[in-house]
Amino acid sequence: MREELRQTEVDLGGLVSVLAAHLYSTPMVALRELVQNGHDSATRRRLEDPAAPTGRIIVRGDADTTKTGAATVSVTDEGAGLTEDEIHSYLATVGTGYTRLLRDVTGSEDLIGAFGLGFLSAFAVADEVTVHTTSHREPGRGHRYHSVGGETYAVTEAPARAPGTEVTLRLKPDYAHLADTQTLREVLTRYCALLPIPVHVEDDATPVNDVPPPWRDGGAEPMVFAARFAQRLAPLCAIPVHLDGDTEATGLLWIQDAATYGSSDNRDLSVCLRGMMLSHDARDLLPTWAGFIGGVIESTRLTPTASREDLQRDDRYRDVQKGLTEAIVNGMFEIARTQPGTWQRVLNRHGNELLGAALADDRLFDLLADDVPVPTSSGDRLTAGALRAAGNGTIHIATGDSGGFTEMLYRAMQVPIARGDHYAVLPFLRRYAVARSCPTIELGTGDGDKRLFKDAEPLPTAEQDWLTAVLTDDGEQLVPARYAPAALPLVLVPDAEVALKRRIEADETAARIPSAALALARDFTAKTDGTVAARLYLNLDNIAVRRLLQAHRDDHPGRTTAAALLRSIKVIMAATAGDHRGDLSAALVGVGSAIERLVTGDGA
Ligand SMILES: Nc1ncnc2c1ncn2[C@@H]1O[C@H](COP(=O)(O)OP(=O)(O)OP(=O)(O)O)[C@@H](O)[C@H]1O
Repeated sequence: MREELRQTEVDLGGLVSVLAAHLYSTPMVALRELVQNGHDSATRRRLEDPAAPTGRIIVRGDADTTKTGAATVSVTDEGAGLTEDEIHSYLATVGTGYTRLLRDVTGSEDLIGAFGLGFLSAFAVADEVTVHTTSHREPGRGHRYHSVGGETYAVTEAPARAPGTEVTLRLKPDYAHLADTQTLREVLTRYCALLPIPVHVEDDATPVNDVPPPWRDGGAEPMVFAARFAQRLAPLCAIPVHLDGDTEATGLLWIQDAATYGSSDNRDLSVCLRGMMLSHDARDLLPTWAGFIGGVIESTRLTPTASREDLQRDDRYRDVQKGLTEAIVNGMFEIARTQPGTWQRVLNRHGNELLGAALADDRLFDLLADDVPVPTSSGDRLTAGALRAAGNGTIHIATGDSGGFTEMLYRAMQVPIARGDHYAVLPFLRRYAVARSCPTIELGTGDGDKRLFKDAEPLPTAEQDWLTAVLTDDGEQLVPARYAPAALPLVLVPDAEVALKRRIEADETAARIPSAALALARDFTAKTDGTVAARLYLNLDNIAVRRLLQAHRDDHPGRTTAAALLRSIKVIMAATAGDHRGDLSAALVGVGSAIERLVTGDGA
């Protein structure tokens, strides 16, 4: 039986709503497509008539809805225009465009359009589209294309205009904001930054793209261009990109100046193709540690997705990824070498992220190890080397939330302590210690504590038991020790592993931990039985402690009062450090009653 061939029908209305709702991430894309068409048309005109002026593109917004009942945006170009036949064959035929034919014939790399689809995106934001056009081949004739919804259209004769085209969108109410002049300036400054043809908003004398990219002939200074392009976070210094090989990526990256806020991942990369913005959020092309990098690159080798807002994750994409990582690393070396003042600012601004960067890349570790500042109890400006010098050759690191006690100890010792609980600090310092063969003390781990609090000779059991009874609270283990400064009678150090175990258990109950992570976390904390939540290091070099012990040995009647006073001091110190295991009000009352007893003679 013969098959009956039938024409596949296209539900254009459906297609437009798919474009509007699903294909494009932002309605701004419609503007991009129209500006791109204006650019292509100007290129076409110059190909067909080399004597033609460069021309320009003007974008106007009219947010006043009282005149026509809707906000409007228009895009006007001085390009080749369209004859009536061309309107039917190219503008109104989905999937076909003159632009691609022209590129195939001329080989011109300046033409952007390829799919014959972009114009359709106008209907994603507008319910009505009107086009006035005069072809440079028929200067005396004008045509008006008009369509409501895009499914049907009409073409009529209209007064001739200067060669070129004006497309006017009657915006749907949801997209009326596109007509706002300031919005247009902001969006087009980014979208058109690399376009060679001047793009003006309204009657602005200066085009939005008056700062040409530095990598082109006659381009602007890199920092001038970066300052114009980086709208959110100002640039601090620039890194040029010229990737060799297959990727042919060129562009400019910059280190952002602003201290980071919110998330520290401020990677911000735009990718352009033949001058037109393809993706303004291509951050995945930058290494994850580069949260302080902004930039724009262009490459004819990256493949856009259908929406032309993103890139195919193909081999070229991965090559560009690798190339950009190299460019950033080399660029950072270059800045450190040639602009020491700027480099210092980079280190101060992005110290935290750079610690992570140093861990991710060996060369960056070498570059940064001695210069990057580490957050410490004495501020955020000390390098690992300075920490080491201040610690008499040892780097002291707080590993968890051991908090105020630790800090107090270090303040008393006048040793700055690195905040090992901050991003990347602990692994960075561990690695630094190995690379520079220097000892570290990680406070809050049994091992670290042992090195800090020198074991004292064990006390007789009776004394140990008595001190435990009068000084410790639940979960605390009394450890006789000797440490500087001698003026500090006791230090309570929570066990970092137990603290972690508690947090994990709390998170587990609250179902905040995925089960895979939980298994790992359990492995990690398995070695701790959780019975010793904190160690109370009693300083046998301290005069008050020595006298207390003596009082116990002598059966002095004031020993219990003295011990209670010391215990209250411990609880109060712990409470100021955020450790609320002891009973603070009881401790405060305890101080009062101890003094009461001492002065009335009851305690002695
Ligand atoms: N402003 C304009 N001036 C002259 N011709 C135009 C203009 N806008 C569109 N055209 C014609 O209509 C065709 C279709 O445009 P459309 O935007 O749909 O696709 P395209 O630009 O060819 O490709 P792409 O989908 O990749 O943008 C173009 O190829 C061009 O021939």
